[in-house]
Amino acid sequence: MSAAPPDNDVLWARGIVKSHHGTPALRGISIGVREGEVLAVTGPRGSGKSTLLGCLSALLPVDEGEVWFNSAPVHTLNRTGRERLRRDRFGFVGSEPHLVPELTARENVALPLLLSGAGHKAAYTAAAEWLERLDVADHAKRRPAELIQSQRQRIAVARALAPLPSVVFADDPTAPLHREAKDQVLRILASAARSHQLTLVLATHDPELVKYADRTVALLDGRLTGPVAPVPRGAAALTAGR
Ligand SMILES: Nc1ncnc2c1ncn2[C@@H]1O[C@H](COP(=O)(O)OP(=O)(O)OP(=O)(O)O)[C@@H](O)[C@H]1O
Repeated sequence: MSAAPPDNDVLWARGIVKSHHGTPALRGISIGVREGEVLAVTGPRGSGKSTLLGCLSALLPVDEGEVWFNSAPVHTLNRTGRERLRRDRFGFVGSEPHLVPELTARENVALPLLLSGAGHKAAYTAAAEWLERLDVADHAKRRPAELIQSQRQRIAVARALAPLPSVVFADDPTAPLHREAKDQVLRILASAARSHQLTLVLATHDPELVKYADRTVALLDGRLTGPVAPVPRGAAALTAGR
């Protein structure tokens, strides 16, 4: 019989173990993510960051251990339950934008809002506002093929944030961006999360980007290298919206 997760943890995992086709990726991870925080998961390539985000976000079922979201078990959900949770409560940004090629930028951002039942006008108004925040409003009527990679990634960030999910999972979201755009996109992600009380779980192997987080945790070979640590205040204060 397991203990209940703490009330102020929006996500809580205990003893999670996960292998990919027999290759161990997580070897017993226990972690809590607090409501409204920006948590950075760091570690070298292959250390298990993507797998951890996959398990926390209900994309991957765990082999062992428990995952809880808002005090409800995720590890016992079937595939349909996990898909519903992901659709209704989580947002995702990966290292590749994966936009719908036939749709314009604005239509791509409006799409998840329309799918979740928003009216046409409200969805398109929100999409336009998020494109503006991400500095790509001028490209609202363009299709992905007409845009460069960094513009597509900004649109993908707008699409993830527009439905105001409880938790945004960002797995190496700045990989396609150059330094200046990296900083801008992460600043927007972190400040949007804070101003809308969204929780952001950010995987990165770039130590420079940890300054946008409230706390950080490091992985090595599928294990945590230490407890979750607060990011020094001076660094966190660099981010907008605090
Ligand atoms: N689909 C898969 N099939 C087989 N092995 C996998 C798969 N996905 C991940 N792995 C292995 O699991 C381990 C953890 O990988 P994971 O992608 O979670 O690490 P990561 O820290 O996110 O790496 P990166 O920074 O390169 O994205 C690695 O050994 C990797 O090779």
